[in-house]
Amino acid sequence: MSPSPVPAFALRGVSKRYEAFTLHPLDLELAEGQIMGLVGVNGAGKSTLLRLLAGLSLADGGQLEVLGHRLPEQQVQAKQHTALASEDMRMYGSQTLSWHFDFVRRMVPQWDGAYAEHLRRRFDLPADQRVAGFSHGQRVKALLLLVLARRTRLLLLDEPTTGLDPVARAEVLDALAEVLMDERRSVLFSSHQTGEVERLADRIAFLHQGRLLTDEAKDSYLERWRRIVGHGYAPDDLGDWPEVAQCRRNGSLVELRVRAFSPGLQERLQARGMQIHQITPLTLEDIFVSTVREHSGATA
Ligand SMILES: Nc1ncnc2c1ncn2[C@@H]1O[C@H](COP(=O)(O)OP(=O)(O)OP(=O)(O)O)[C@@H](O)[C@H]1O
Repeated sequence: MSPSPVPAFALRGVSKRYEAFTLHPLDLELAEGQIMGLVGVNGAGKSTLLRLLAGLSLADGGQLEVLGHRLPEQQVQAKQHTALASEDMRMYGSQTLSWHFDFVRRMVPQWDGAYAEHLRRRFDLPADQRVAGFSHGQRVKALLLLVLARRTRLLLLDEPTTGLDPVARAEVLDALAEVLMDERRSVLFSSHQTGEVERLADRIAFLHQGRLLTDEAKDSYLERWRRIVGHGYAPDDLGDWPEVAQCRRNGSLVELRVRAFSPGLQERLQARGMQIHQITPLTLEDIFVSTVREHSGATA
């Protein structure tokens, strides 16, 4: 029997408490080679989770393993194969990008200089200009480059395209898509760009107010959500049906957003007098907004 594969990371009951925020005990696992998109509104706890996985902060409870290494006990081994890119990271402003290449190369044995140079040209970054003079977008791309060229097995990316113009964003996403074709590379990335998550991720993790609401394969997650539009009589208790996330009525018109569509649900609605005109899929953006509204108690 072959040994069971080691997950990129595995969290069991991991929690973190700050003065005004709690990351509630959560279980989360990512198989090697998979890409997980982490979504949630501002302050949901995404960066907190990424920092725990990067070994930059300590969990208050639970067990955390990265590439089979327990944190914090085996963090040296875990950090060898893990890289975090986040806006908080700093470069040495008085030094150039070439200097940074050299600096990281001396510390990181698996640094891929040829790939770093390839990305530098692709991202159109100057090699010999002091990085203090970089624009925001140049800085974001440079930080990402310095992380990607380390060729680590686990990549943790905290909003990797924030503040980039559409052209720069496309370049970065193409570079990421290229990296992600490597089947042993695992990635957890947070983003407010739900379109990016929809395009790149294999799995979706949804954090809200420090709680994990969803951890599911992207395809099945998108598949089970639907918008149903119809008219006529619709049951008064629709809001209580577990499949229904949102229900809006406008005269005789009824619009539902359902989180667990099935032909059986359609039949039940029709049996209760609703004439259905349209059943369409929802984008991740639609699902995100519906879920946040539902959990924030909003009605619209
Ligand atoms: N070191 C810290 N000390 C105290 N509170 C903190 C610390 N780090 C994070 N927090 C709090 O934890 C909460 C979650 O922050 P976090 O940065 O994880 O959210 P996020 O989902 O990444 O948000 P955003 O999308 O805005 O980046 C916030 O209320 C933040 O103020």
